[in-house]
Amino acid sequence: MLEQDIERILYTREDIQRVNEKLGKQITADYQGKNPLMIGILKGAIVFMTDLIREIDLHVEIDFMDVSSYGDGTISSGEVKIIKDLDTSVQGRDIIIVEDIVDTGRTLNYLMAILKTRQANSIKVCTLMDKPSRRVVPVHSDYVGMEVPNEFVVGYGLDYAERYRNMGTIGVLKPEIYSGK
Ligand SMILES: O=P(O)(O)OC[C@H]1O[C@H](OP(=O)(O)OP(=O)(O)O)[C@H](O)[C@@H]1O
Ligand code: HPA
Repeated sequence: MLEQDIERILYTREDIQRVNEKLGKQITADYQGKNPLMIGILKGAIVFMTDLIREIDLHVEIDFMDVSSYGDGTISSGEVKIIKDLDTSVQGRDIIIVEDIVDTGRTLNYLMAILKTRQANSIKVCTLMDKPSRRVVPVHSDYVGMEVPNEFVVGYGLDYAERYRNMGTIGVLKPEIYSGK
């Protein structure tokens, strides 16, 4: 039913699973002997994060942050605010920010600025998707699942008007459904 609104599927469930396995192996290798704190950025990253952590063969802890753009929800003003902060102290911790997508870079830039003030031992970023063609603020991601074209994608946690987060694939909406963002 959900996929009836999709014009083109970019990533199948199998594609996504392969990417998660690859990222999980990289993180497992890079954090040997460590106990990273994985910080999922609500809400989009939740589906990716729950699959990713099961591909990591280490003791990891998880926590969540929610940040939101000011404005009317369709046209971003470029300002970001904290909606939900962490429950865990990051002091001395190896933290990995988990994002579903890095688009303009504004969200990640803001998060990095905040987290850098909190004395973590290390801060890295893992994003399922990167859309570098849309970048407004330069940001660096240490682990990138896939680079996506300049199109608005939905599914696997990513929404359009809060819909499609529960679609198992990632795709581009039909133009009659997607009216522009
Ligand atoms: O690089 P940027 O242009 O800042 O965009 C990336 C952010 O936008 C999306 O979140 P959104 O604010 O839509 O919230 P959601 O995850 O709750 O859907 C996505 O999950 C990233 O956090
Ligand atoms: O392509 C996208 N899809 C859904 N949410 C998003 N937030 C930033 N870019 C996107």
